[in-house]
Order: sequence, then C-alpha cells, then structure tokens
Amino acid sequence: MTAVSQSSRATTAVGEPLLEIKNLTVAFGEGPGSVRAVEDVSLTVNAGEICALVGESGCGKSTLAYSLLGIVPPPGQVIAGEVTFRGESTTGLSTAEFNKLRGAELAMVFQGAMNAFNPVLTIGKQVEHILQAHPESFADPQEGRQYFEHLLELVQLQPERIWKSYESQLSGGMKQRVAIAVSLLLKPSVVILDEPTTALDVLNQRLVIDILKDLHRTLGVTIIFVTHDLAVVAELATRVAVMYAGRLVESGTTEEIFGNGRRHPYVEALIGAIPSVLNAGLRVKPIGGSVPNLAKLPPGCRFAPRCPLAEPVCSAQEPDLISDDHDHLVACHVANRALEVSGA
Ligand SMILES: Nc1ncnc2c1ncn2[C@@H]1O[C@H](COP(=O)(O)OP(=O)(O)OP(=O)(O)O)[C@@H](O)[C@H]1O
Repeated sequence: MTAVSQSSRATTAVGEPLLEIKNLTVAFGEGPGSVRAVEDVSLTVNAGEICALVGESGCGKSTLAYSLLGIVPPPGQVIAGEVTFRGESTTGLSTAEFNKLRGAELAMVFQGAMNAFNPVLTIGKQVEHILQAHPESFADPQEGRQYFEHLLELVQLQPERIWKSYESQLSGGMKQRVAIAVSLLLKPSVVILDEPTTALDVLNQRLVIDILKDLHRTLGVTIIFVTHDLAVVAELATRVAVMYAGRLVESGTTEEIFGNGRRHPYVEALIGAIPSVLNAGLRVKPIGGSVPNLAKLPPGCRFAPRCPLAEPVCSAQEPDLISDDHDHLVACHVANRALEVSGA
C-alpha cells in the first residue's frame, strides 16, 4: 500500500486510521452558563482522505478542528473523550510535546489566513524563522527554502517574487495560497483548513479548490477542512462529517452523502437548501427555524424542533451515533430504525 508523508517519520498506510476522535466533548465555561460546543463526537479520519466538517454557523466545526491540534481557545477545554494520532492519545501531551506535533505532523491554515502574516517582515524572513525553529525538518535551511519555493510553485505563485514580498503586497487570494504553502513547509501528514475558500472571490475559490486537490494528489497529504459551503464539499471532499448543535449527526463518503446514501433529515435539509448545480432542476427549500442556542438545548434530538420526520421519541431521547457495516455514521432515531429493519 502507498504510504503517506515523505519524511523519515512514522507513516500510516493510505486508508488506515490516522486521526481518531473518540467521544470528544469540549465545553466553554463552567456551571449553568457553560456550553458544550462539541459533545460526544466520534469520528475517524483515515490517511489520504479529504474530510469536510460541515454544518451551519455555531455547530462546533471550528472548535472540533482546534481540538485536533490542542488549541481550543480559553475558556474552552476538552472535558471528555480523546483524540489519537497514529494510535497514540494526544490528550495527555505536554505543551512541548504538542508543539512538536503541530507543524511537523499536524498543520493548520486558520480562517482569515489573510491576516496570518507579520506585516513588517517579508514572507521569506518569516519562512526563515520557521526553518530556524525546526532544524529537525531541514538540517540545511537552504534545502528548506528550496522546498518552500517548490511549494509556492505548486500553489501557482512565483517563488522569487513571494519570497521578497510583504503581506501588504499580496492580494487576498495570494495570501491564502502562501498560507497553504507555509502550512506544508514542515511536511505535515495532516493539514486542517478552516473555511479555506470563504473570504475569496469565485475565481480564487476555484483556484484554491484545484490547488488543494493537486496538493492532495502530489504530496499525499491528508486534508481536513471546515466549511459551510456544500458545493465546495461535493467537489473536494472524499469524506463528509456533518455537525448540528455540537453533535456529529452523519458521516459518510462524499458519494453517499451527495448521492442516494444520506439518511439524516438535517443533511437532507442542508443539501435541499443550496441553490447550486447539486440541485439542478429542483426547487431550493430553506430549512425552517434556526440552530438552537447551545445554552438552551431542546430535550432529545437537537434537530427535532426543525425536523419534518420527528416523532415523540425524538423529543424525549438523544439518538445514538450508529455505524452501519461500512463506516457510515448516523444519529437519528427514525433513520436508524429503518437501518435495523433492513438488517444492514
Ligand atoms: N471563544 C469562545 N468563547 C465562548 N464560547 C465559544 C467560543 N468559541 C466558540 N464558542 C461556542 O461554541 C459554539 C461553536 O462555535 P464554533 O466556532 O466551533 O462553530 P462553527 O460551526 O465553526 O461556526 P462558524 O461557522 O460560525 O465558525 C459557539 O456557538 C459558541 O457557543
């Protein structure tokens, strides 16, 4: 089998579990006013996948992404569950150990990467600082510079020009691509991107999608990205994980979710609500109501008050996240009953 990551570090075979999220709960604050931005989420990301974390605003996508890197902003904290990377728990890691993992194995491109650079240093200087801080990645900084220039070519930028530029000399789309190149500098196995296309115009969105596909193919890097744009998901992702009010409600392959395999009514409603080629010829149906306030959740299934299929059990009992025999996870009383009946 092909192995991911080109460095001398440990590798994980394509298709094998790389990052495993197990019953993870992340809370902001304590006591009656606290909210659980992520609650009891379990999800496996296999090496070589492009996994999209999807859901409406405030569903906990970014918090889940931050928890993979151990960077949930205070007062947020992981209060239950764990994340494992290559089978080892990251939960008990010291700051120094996590710092080693970040960048070198797990990298992130933050939402609004446009402002990620130091305005008074050239991009080249900033890359030199990263290389100096990580001699374990490139013993010879010149080799590191050459690799960065190679990455700039992959993101369709001119290496010499970018190396000498200050961020103020780059357009938004160029900054996003430089941020992607910087995230790949230390040859991480996983790159997590928070809303990689959101702030871009349509042409730059197209370019970034094509570049990410290309990087995935040429570098073999595993990609996790957060978005609320389902058209981008349909085009880029190989796996889709849909969150609703802090819970994972469905996860499956892109073919399942966008084909005939999706089973959660929220996912059905989300896809029905997008005016795009995905709904060519169909009427777009907005989802009525809104995501509940996480501090005042309804009893039972959080989607029940908006769900066209809701039954009494849905408002009484939180549904379990149940997997069929090929790793398609769904948390819905009604959908999972149909699964039991079919014996799948
Ligand atoms: N720094 C914070 N302090 C307090 N609560 C927070 C903080 N960050 C997030 N939350 C809580 O977590 C919830 C989920 O936020 P998160 O940013 O993870 O959602 P999201 O799905 O990524 O939303 P968006 O698409 O708007 O970025 C928020 O609605 C809020 O209640």
